Amino acid sequence: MRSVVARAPGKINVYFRVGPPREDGYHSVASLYLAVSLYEDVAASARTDNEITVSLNPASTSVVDPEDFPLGEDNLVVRAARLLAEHTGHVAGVHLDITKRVPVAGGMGGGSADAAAALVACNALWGTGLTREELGRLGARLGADVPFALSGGAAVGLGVGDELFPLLLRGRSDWVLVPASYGLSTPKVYAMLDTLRHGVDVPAPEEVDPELVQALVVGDLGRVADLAANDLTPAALALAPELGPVLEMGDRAGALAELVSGSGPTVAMLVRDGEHASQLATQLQDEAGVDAFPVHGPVHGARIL
Ligand SMILES: C[C@@](CO)(OP(=O)(O)O)[C@H](O)COP(=O)(O)OP(=O)(O)OC[C@H]1O[C@@H](n2ccc(N)nc2=O)[C@H](O)[C@@H]1O
Ligand SMILES: Nc1ncnc2c1ncn2[C@@H]1O[C@H](COP(=O)(O)OP(=O)(O)O)[C@@H](O)[C@H]1O
Repeated sequence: MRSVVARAPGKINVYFRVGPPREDGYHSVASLYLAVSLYEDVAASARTDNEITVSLNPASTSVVDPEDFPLGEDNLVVRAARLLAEHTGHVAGVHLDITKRVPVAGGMGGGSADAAAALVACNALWGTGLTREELGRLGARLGADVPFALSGGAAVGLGVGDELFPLLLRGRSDWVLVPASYGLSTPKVYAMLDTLRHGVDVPAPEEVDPELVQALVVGDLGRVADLAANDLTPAALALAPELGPVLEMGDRAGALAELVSGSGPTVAMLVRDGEHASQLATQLQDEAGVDAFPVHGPVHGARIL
């Protein structure tokens, strides 16, 4: 096999509770992840030398400024390929070409999706034969959200978000995404949350609200809208106050709920169905002049195309 393409989804956090900082700098979380229909593709091609190289496909320019995108050793796809090679003892090079659609530093786990796609693509290209579970354990060493980008679907995430409990949903939910023209750094948003909470005792979260889990499983969108929550919202708003009007815009335009996705700044608006999603996205574009587009979830995790 000379070349293979893997695809992995972005995510939104329908619910996200954050505990106090731990000694390793991470926070314990309780996350309700939903993989949505916005995908990253990673094409892996065999190299005859032992180099691991990366490029950004020109089709990505609508979501990423090539000048701002790291194309060296710190790119998550390079780190993923190197980790797989080291773990398996495989000796061979690979070129990885990324087609990005998920906003960079947008709170939608685009980098994690790239890492997950790179693990799946290299595992197939090199014939290293790791199971999904083994890839998940390796992925957790690259980032807290990488195991979920591998599994996809919907899941409760505990620990730092990497201990997954998959959920089988009976139907899909539809969302309108409003991406921002700027990014927010995940560590800075967590640090801002700690600052805002200074002097306040916060327990480590132990579960996702079971009523919300049940509502999402059966597709009770009204209850999902009532119970959806994200502890990182005040921190994202403190760093990017312009998010406030975007959230209000969704409310005024009739979304069922508006959420900052993860650490932001992408806003996810829950809607009734696919038709409502198209209508709301058009309305936000026409009346407010913002970029807005429909997605739905759950969708599959990282897989070969
Ligand atoms: C906030 C969330 C919600 O799903 O997603 P994004 O908004 O980034 O997409 C995640 O917790 C982000 O996960 P991910 O982006 O994989 O984080 P990592 O690369 O592992 O960590 C980046 C940094 O975020 C902070 N971090 C991350 C996860 C966590 N449970 N506690 C943390 O404090 C740490 O400062 C860490 O150094
Ligand atoms: N393949 C990659 N795709 C996206 N970001 C990457 C990648 N490799 C490294 N990064 C770095 O990770 C940072 C955050 O990544 P991203 O996953 O897009 O955001 P978020 O954590 O908000 O979901 C970016 O600012 C970028 O510098």
